[in-house]
Amino acid sequence: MDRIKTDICIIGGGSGGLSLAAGAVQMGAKVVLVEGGEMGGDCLNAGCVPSKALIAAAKHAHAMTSGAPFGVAPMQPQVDFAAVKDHVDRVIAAIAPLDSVERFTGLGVRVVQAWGRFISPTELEAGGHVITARRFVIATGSRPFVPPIPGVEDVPYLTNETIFALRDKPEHLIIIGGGPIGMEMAQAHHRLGCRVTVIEGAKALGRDDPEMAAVVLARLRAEGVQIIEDAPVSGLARTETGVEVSIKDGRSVTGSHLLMAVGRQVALDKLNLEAAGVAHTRRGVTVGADLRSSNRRIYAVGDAAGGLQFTHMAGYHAGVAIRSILFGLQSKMKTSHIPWATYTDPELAQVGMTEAEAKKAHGAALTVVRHAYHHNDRAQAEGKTEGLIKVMVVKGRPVGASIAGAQAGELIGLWALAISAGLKMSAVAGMVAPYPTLGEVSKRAAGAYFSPKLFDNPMVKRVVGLVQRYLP
Ligand SMILES: Cc1cc2nc3c(=O)[nH]c(=O)nc-3n(C[C@H](O)[C@H](O)[C@H](O)COP(=O)(O)OP(=O)(O)OC[C@H]3O[C@@H](n4cnc5c(N)ncnc54)[C@H](O)[C@@H]3O)c2cc1C
Ligand SMILES: NC(=O)c1ccc[n+]([C@@H]2O[C@H](COP(=O)([O-])OP(=O)(O)OC[C@H]3O[C@@H](n4cnc5c(N)ncnc54)[C@H](O)[C@@H]3O)[C@@H](O)[C@H]2O)c1
Repeated sequence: MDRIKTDICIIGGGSGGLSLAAGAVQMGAKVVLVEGGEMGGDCLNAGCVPSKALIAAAKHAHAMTSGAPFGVAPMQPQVDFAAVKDHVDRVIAAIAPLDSVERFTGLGVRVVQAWGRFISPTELEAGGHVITARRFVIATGSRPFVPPIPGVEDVPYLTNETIFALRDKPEHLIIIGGGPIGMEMAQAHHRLGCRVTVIEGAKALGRDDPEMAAVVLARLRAEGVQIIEDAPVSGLARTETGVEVSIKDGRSVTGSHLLMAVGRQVALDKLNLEAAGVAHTRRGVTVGADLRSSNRRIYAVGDAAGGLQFTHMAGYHAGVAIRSILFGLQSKMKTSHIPWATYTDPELAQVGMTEAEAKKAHGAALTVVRHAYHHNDRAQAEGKTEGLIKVMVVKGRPVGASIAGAQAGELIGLWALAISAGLKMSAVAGMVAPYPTLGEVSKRAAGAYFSPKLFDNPMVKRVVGLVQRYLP
């Protein structure tokens, strides 16, 4: 076994590991990156990228059936499911060079293509090398969680790791789990011509504000996706044509294909963390706000760190860890300004506190302002009038924003900035937004915070009256 000595050894070449590797090597550190699977990790190969590519294809199909209100005769789209998958593969292939071994080697990173395993608190074994590093970073991500439902070992099922490779259109796709994976996949597959049933143990899109989630669920149901809530799955059985899913209350659903979308399991099993003295739980490596583990030389970022599981969170973690690893600076992460979006149509987006969280934290000091999409001229022109924005305000500053509606994932960025920069509502109200854009909903929501103070205020009316009397 040869020995490699380096400044930083990163285990996992997904969103978190690659951001860290690229940043650290370009700032002068010696970096070894250990990746046992595919460069780019989940996001590129089995997550964000293929799912958004599939959603894009589904939007094209949907557009062909929904033009009637615009005077465009609807027609049944002819979906070539295998060609849709070619599109998904092309999108992955277009992005893959950015995450490739060649690119990272070119940047100066030594890439070891093997699974890494700690053999001591300061050494990692990978592909016949023993790597010693001043700092290690665990960026091993997560895998689909498959719950031990009775019968699971006897039925064929798909996960996010296999569904994008499916080239024959499922006749009836049953999805267990109504989280973001479940709902994005449900709408996309339905629009591409599959019958879809979602079986959710609690409430679909249950991590989001229920009022906002309801906007999305109503649309999915109207399009024809069957969503069964409060329905924990109690058993699975193989049938002649597919699978039967039993629900605790005695109901059952039969379909041709089954997708498991019931959450994630962190990928720590190959790492032999005990040898490194790294404490961990089922949720991930135990880290502080500085992302350091119980072994102070070992950090964890991204899904492996056990918090919010998003690509942009992994990238943010990478930045926090780099400040500490490269410059020895105190560096802490927070989550209050991290947005997320679910890319259904309409989209669902959140940053900071939901209304319920803000009420609990701030009580009577909280003001909630709202603006409905149907008051927005662009939304009217586009026929995208479903939805609303809600902003939670304390002492003139936003502490949370929720958006359900067209482009919610794009619109939430403004509120992520406002919260992270500590901007006041007056900054957003004073912004001039181009007309007519959906972005005006943000300005209007901010305006709604001030309108009672301005328009329903007798003092303001008295002052205006007085000034008008004396102005020449
Ligand atoms: C279907 C789906 C859709 C998603 N959509 C979005 C979205 O739209 N937006 C968003 O922000 N997030 C989305 N996510 C979440 C996002 O993909 C993850 O949060 C993100 O990929 C986490 O990045 P990471 O670097 O922590 O881990 P990963 O990207 O999972 O990378 C970890 C890497 O580590 C490697 N590895 C594991 N163990 C070892 C070992 N012992 N040795 C060497 N290598 C190892 C793995 O092979 C993998 O390549 C989605 C996820 C799924 C499943
Ligand atoms: N747009 C995005 O950013 C995006 C998209 C997809 C995934 N992701 C990330 O991936 C993570 C995982 O997504 P997910 O949707 O798999 O997980 P999730 O944990 O968000 O949702 C899983 C759902 O499955 C339900 N469930 C669990 N066991 C069940 C059972 N036995 N029967 C019926 N229902 C059951 C849960 O109640 C829950 O609602 C997300 O939390 C998110 O961080 C992000």
